Amino acid sequence: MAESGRAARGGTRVLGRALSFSEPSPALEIGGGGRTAAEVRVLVINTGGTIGMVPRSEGLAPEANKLAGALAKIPILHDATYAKETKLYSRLALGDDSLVLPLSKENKRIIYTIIELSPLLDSANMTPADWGKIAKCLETNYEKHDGFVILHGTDTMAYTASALSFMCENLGKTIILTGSQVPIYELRNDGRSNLLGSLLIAGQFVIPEVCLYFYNKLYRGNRVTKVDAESFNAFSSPNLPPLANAEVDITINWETVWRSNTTKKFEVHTNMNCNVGLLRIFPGITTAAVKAFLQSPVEGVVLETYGSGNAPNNQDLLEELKKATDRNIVILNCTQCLRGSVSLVYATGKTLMDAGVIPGADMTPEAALAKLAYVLGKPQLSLAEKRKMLNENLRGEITVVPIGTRITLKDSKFIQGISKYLCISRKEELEAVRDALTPALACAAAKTGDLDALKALQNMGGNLSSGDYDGRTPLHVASCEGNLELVTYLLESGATVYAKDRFGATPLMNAIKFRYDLKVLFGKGEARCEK
Ligand SMILES: NC(=O)C[C@H](N)C(=O)O
Repeated sequence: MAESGRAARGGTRVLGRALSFSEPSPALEIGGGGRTAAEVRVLVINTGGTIGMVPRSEGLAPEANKLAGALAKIPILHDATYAKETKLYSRLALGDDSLVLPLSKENKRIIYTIIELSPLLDSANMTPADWGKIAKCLETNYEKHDGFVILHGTDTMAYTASALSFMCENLGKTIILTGSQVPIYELRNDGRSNLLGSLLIAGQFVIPEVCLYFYNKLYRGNRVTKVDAESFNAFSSPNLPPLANAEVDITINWETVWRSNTTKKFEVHTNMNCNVGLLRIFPGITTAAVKAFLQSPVEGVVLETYGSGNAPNNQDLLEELKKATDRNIVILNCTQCLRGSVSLVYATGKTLMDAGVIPGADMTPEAALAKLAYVLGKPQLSLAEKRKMLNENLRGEITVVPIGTRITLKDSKFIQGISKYLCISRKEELEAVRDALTPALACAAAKTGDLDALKALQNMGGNLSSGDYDGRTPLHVASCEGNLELVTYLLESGATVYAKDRFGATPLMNAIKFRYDLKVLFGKGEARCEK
């Protein structure tokens, strides 16, 4: 490493003032097009998995304290010259576990710090207690970083991603799980590109979800399942298209990104109920086997049924399920099919509902199990409240068909007028016009306090979190204006308080600059206002 982190610790002054982790780093260099490049901070939590494994006599196993040193020697993953020339280590009081990427196409410098959990695990050995460790690590480091990457084995990555999606409550930053099929230390491997893609997305885009990045695609974490043990293309998200594609450019599918409508502070819920399980129906399954499975201490079961949620119309078996739900055991119905949803088209599915089984829509079994563990781990809730929560879409884990209130692009008089003038009619072109105009129109509406205009733009599918040419979002503008009604509406619509404009300023910093009372303006999420 060009400038030793250890040697440089302690000297944290730059431009005549001390830097704290929560302040934006100063713009330090001239990037492409003469613009200044901003530094962002990403935390990498290494939990183990093939990505950091080495061959041992008993087979591949994780090796502790090796990753950061190895990555420091890979130029696409560490720019030693930049670190030296900008005195990165002394300036930010970094240790040898921190590295910096070369300048990104988007003109950002992503500085990442690797924390290793101990012991590093093959993900086959992961338990809910390990999910809790990861969640706590995220909570402790939340305010100090712009985004998070979790290195994890692929075998149970879909389970951990699902679990973390529920455990992370009121999430406002990007969390990405990734790993590889071949160790990053091998000549030909998928670890480098998976890590690089994850860092670039976590550092540059606010996608407030627990995601999974693999083989050039970013998925919603609770929608994926591992489908291939040998291909680099190991994951599939059968019921939801990717959130982003990293091709020549990184394209974010903003319409698919989940936005929670809460202004509460980020926190993690680590009390997962472990008395849950997966029971896969198969031809000839005996009532005795089902009865044995449903005995104490089991409190929740994901029943993996056929097709659109069907189980045999075996009266004894249905009776056992009914007896279990009468004993307050919660049973969630998911399909064994890779794609599609549980529905009530067949009598064989309807009888399960009559036995008190909850339809799990198009949830993956991994997501359903994690959701059960999460909901049943909330002792303050009544059984009715838990059942209600299981039916709800908590983190985008199920597909909810919108009930016809949305104005389509073609219904909008404004877009109609423009498209007529420009002679366009294709959906993609209309969307491109909408996406190009939304930031400017929404910022103008935020300036003038026009809530109806903001609502209309949102109804057309416009992304109210998108920034204008300076990266300024409607929330930046409404914060500058101190407009409580608009700020509340935007936050409840999922606008992020962490969006940074070209100058590195967030809406919170704008509100502080204009001396507004943050607790009044940003509601209950006081800790989110600390920045
Ligand atoms: N590719 C992998 O990471 C598989 C490994 N067994 C794990 O899940 O930790």
